[in-house]
Amino acid sequence: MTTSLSRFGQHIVLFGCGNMASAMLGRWLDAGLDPAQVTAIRPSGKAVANGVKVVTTSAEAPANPDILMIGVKPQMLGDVAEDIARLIGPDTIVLSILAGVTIDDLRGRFPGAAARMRVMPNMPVRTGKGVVGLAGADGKDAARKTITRLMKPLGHVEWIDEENQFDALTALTGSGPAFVYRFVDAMRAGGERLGFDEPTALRLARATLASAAAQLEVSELTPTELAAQVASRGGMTQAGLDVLDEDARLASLMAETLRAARARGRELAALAREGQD
Ligand SMILES: NC(=O)C1=CN([C@@H]2O[C@H](COP(=O)(O)OP(=O)(O)OC[C@H]3O[C@@H](n4cnc5c(N)ncnc54)[C@H](O)[C@@H]3O)[C@@H](O)[C@H]2O)C=CC1
Ligand SMILES: O=C(O)[C@@H]1CCC=N1
Repeated sequence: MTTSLSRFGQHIVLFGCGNMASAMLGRWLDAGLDPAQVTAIRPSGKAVANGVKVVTTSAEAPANPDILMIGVKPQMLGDVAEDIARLIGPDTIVLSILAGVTIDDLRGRFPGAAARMRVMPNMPVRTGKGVVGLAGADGKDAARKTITRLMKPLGHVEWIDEENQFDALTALTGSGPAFVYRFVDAMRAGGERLGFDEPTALRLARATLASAAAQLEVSELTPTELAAQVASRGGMTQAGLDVLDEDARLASLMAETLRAARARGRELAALAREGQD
């Protein structure tokens, strides 16, 4: 499948265009999407990208767009759902990037749409090397194909058949970059304790993450196997791994971290529903 969007030919309305939606838009435009095909609804009225029309209210946005992507906070959905519903027509595919919010909820609010899907991008999509989880499509192959094509330039795309795994995917891939950044920060702090000044420790920790990520991307080995290659028998790495692995503490910490993030997804879904009559 091509990753160029120069002939995408679908009109997209972005209902809410904050950090996440504008990262997606930035990458779509880099991939050739015609900015004239996009309208962003932003209460601030601030420009988002050259050639992209920005309006401050939904009343100024074109009705019945091919695609309408909701990019507000889950807690806001109840406040904006009626405005969104007014814009939707029978040809509109509704995409929700809202953490937690279920397809059932979307179906209840937007029954008139052609299809409804959950989309879970992560911030690195801006580079074209992000991760995008998808669920839904209401059984419509054409809609599934169109949205897969739109998401491809963002990075790794994965359809999740069981929607009940979507909050788990969100914890792993949507929130995941933040957990990795914390790990790099911890490496930076550890480096400082070993005597490096802060900028040097940060520079080395960042470069190490980037080098490991580059190898993970191309290698067929598992992370366990890659770690074993680094750890020379009886060497320095093994001494460090022994600390991380003791009582599986890193693994337990990560499992707890992901569980907490996933649990918040259910709470967000409930908060989003509360706004509904
Ligand atoms: N930040 C991330 O890494 C990810 C965020 N998400 C989801 O993306 C959504 C947005 O998150 P962020 O971009 O991080 O937050 P954000 O706060 O940057 O974006 C929310 C946007 O909604 C806009 N908004 C509020 N009321 C509005 C209205 N009445 N009409 C139109 N726009 C309105 C705000 O002005 C703001 O630009 C959330 O639902 C979140 O779950 C999903 C994946 C990753
Ligand atoms: O923190 C959040 O709720 C969103 C979902 C994944 C990343 N950011």
